[in-house]
Amino acid sequence: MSESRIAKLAAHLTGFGAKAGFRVAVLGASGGIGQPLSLLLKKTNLVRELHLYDVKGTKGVMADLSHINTYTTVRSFEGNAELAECLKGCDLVVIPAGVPRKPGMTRDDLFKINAGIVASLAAGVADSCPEAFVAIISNPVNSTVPIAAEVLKRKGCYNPAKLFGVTSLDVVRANTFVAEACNQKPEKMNVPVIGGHSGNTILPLLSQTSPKNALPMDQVKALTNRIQNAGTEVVEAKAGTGSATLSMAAAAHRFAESCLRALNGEFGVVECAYVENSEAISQGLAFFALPVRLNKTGVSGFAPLTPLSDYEAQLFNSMKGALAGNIRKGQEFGRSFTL
Ligand SMILES: NC(=O)C1=CN([C@@H]2O[C@H](COP(=O)(O)OP(=O)(O)OC[C@H]3O[C@@H](n4cnc5c(N)ncnc54)[C@H](O)[C@@H]3O)[C@@H](O)[C@H]2O)C=CC1
Ligand SMILES: O=C([O-])CC(=O)C(=O)O
Repeated sequence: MSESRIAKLAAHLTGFGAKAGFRVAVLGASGGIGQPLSLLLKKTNLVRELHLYDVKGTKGVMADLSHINTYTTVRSFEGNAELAECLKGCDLVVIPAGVPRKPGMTRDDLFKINAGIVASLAAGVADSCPEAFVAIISNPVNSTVPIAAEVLKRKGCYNPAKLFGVTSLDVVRANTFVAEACNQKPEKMNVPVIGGHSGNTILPLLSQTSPKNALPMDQVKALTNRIQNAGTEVVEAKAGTGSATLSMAAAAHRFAESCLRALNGEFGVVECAYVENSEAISQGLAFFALPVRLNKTGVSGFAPLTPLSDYEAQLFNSMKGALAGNIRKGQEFGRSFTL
């Protein structure tokens, strides 16, 4: 039995605390997010094998990372011909492949290019590691996740419990901004962020922070607006050279590590993520971000939320049409994409 199989068996038998080693692939590993995310994964105990895939540039990233003295081994893969080998046996696939925004663009403007990229990578996942957890960073997340779902369905291996849109950056930002406003420690703050990942579809629940806050309504509104537009804040500050990369890498690393901790048998892992779920379907939305409980099989349930405040309910009602449209657009593309 291989070393990683033995470690996984140990985790299965002992539950929390067992240290397994997993195989993780980053697709888009040479990019602005891909490189720092790969660095963080190289320094993560639960990652035994790190596979770097991109259309170009992963040999250099691999050579560089492989000199870091950690237990994680790194391999590089370039171009479609090497995708299957990269994905074989992966437990977790993280996808930051695709183009980022420039000032003046919306995330939806990226659909034209990124939809096809995500669809073809999802097809690769279906062919080579259909059981893997798949975490999609590529924008527009509101549509790229439904695209991947449709492709996986057509390939006969869609498991809604294992497909995630990564919305952790919204939580990371909300934690930072709210902690600053409340004079609390940012590492201790937890703000659930639900909905989608663009503009007003991002719905931070400032009425449900932990620790609780006593922010006045005008500050709640200002913070909500800042969280919803924080991506644009970075796009404008970077002035045409891209969007958030370093904070995104940190947020994606947090999400990836939570997935691996869950896969390793740890109990009580909860992260906000954009997933398919029946609660959202009852609201006319097939996909929705909310706090999900993770275990070895993926999403095992949803962490309870208290009812929304009047302000949050009003924001929810005003964005659900736009989110539903983003979802439909992704589903239609995924259904008609040439596999
Ligand atoms: N979910 C979120 O919260 C966030 C999402 N993003 C999104 O992440 C994506 C990537 O952003 P950056 O890393 O800044 O862009 P980047 O342009 O620096 O890197 C993207 C990488 O993807 C690669 N790529 C393109 N087509 C590919 C394919 N078919 N297969 C594999 N790799 C491919 C490129 O060669 C490049 O190395 C963008 O769509 C961006 O909007 C960015 C920040 C936050
Ligand atoms: O704003 C963008 O284009 C990138 C992104 O999704 C974010 O930073 O939240």
